[in-house]
Amino acid sequence: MHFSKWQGCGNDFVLVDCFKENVDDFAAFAKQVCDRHYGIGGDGVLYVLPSDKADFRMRIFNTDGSEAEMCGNGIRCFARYLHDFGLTEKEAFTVETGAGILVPRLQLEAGKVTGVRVDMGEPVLEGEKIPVKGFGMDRVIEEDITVKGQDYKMTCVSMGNPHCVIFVDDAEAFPIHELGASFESHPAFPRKTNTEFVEVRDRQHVRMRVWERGAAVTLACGTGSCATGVAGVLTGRTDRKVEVELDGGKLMVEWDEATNHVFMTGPAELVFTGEIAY
Ligand SMILES: N[C@@H](CCC[C@H](N)C(=O)O)C(=O)O
Repeated sequence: MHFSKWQGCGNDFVLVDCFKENVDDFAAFAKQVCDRHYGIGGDGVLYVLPSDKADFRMRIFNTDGSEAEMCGNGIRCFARYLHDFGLTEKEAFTVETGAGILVPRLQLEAGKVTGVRVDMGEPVLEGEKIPVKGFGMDRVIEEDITVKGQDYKMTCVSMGNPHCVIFVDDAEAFPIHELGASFESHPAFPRKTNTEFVEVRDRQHVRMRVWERGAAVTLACGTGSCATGVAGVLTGRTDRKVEVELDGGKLMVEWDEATNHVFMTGPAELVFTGEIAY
């Protein structure tokens, strides 16, 4: 089987083009190939699929084999794959995802992709829809959560997938490896959660580290950066346009007041192509 390996801010993915390749079990394949010792290595697998609603369909599976509704760094890599490997000549196209139909736009210089800006749609803020238990259709802004005996204030946002944003004084020092899994599987989150630990540097800059549902600590999370941008506005900490500094790079996030849509801009790079026995 032919595959390509991509990264966006160090969040890395194996991409399989299902127009050309056949995978029997998407979940089992993701678990197998994401393994960094026995597989190709990656934070997830992106499957390129046909769609009857949009130009293409993207499905994303985490390293543990769970399927996520959406992946922000993944959709930029997906978009660049479509362009670089000749599946589309369009600069902007529609992609069906578990978070609805989203629109990536390639940033081109002399025919080469320098970045991708994605219309990530509207954030979902109603507790029941994120989902977070106990808030009905109310927003979950600076609400209490206790994890391993310690109290935190959480702000929850869905970008199609669930996010819990915790503002901290020092993101570098936060014990993410010790506590991340306890946030992920906290009973407040019926579908588990991604958790972002965010230090506000100023109104236009934040430092974010992430524990991802189904993948543990990763170097970056695109949907998590968008959720952070929204949480920054909801809590009055940041402006609507913010640079998010991640372990693996930087993303620009803008929550547009007129449309209520979130826009994310950042890199997408091919790491290598290869073949695997399957
Ligand atoms: N890294 C991604 C998010 C991938 C899915 C996530 N782990 C989940 O289960 O929701 C991103 O860049 O958004």
